[in-house]
Amino acid sequence: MDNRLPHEKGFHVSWDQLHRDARALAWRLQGQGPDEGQWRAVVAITRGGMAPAMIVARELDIRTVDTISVKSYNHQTQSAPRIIKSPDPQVIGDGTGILVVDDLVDTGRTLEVVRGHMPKAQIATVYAKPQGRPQVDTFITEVSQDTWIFFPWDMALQYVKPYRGSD
Ligand SMILES: O=P(O)(O)OC[C@H]1O[C@H](OP(=O)(O)OP(=O)(O)O)[C@H](O)[C@@H]1O
Ligand SMILES: Nc1nc2[nH]cnc2c(=O)[nH]1
Ligand SMILES: [Mg+2]
Repeated sequence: MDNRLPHEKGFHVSWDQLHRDARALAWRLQGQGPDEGQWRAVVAITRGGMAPAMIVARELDIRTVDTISVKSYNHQTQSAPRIIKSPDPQVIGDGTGILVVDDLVDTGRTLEVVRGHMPKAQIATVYAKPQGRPQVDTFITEVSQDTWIFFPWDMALQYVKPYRGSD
């Protein structure tokens, strides 16, 4: 399966904005864990989930952080997702007490695979699109389905021509 997704709009996220939004996610998640409000571990979905997972783990004082790697996109082209690296099964079990963090949910296919792997985990993303919302338990900001989110690690500062030029 290979399909190119139609994206009319761009939503450009700076490091500062990502930091604020990931902190807001941590704030919302505070006290929601099963064991006296605390999770046993954070699992970041690589690669995009790593920066938000670090910020959430820092804010919620969770020291055990593992990763799951699900590959499905090559730039904006999506194919069937597959797990290419699993977290330590002794840490995650069936997902009870585990907080999974990703940068965004779009179609929800990545999270579907992750849920299959740890059905009892709580799943949180910073950003969400409508199609993927049913797959995520907690998120901060929703953008429309036809928006492509650009993260700071995919961008660079560059010169922009003024609206009114002298040439
Ligand atoms: O809801 P979905 O349609 O499955 O898409 C969401 C996933 O797509 C992006 O990851 P990507 O596969 O591009 O890998 P990356 O995190 O390594 O950039 C994003 O970071 C999510 O993990
Ligand atoms: N960077 C980025 N990756 C994605 N993967 C699926 N949707 C998106 C998106 O909107 N932005
Ligand atoms: Mg990702």
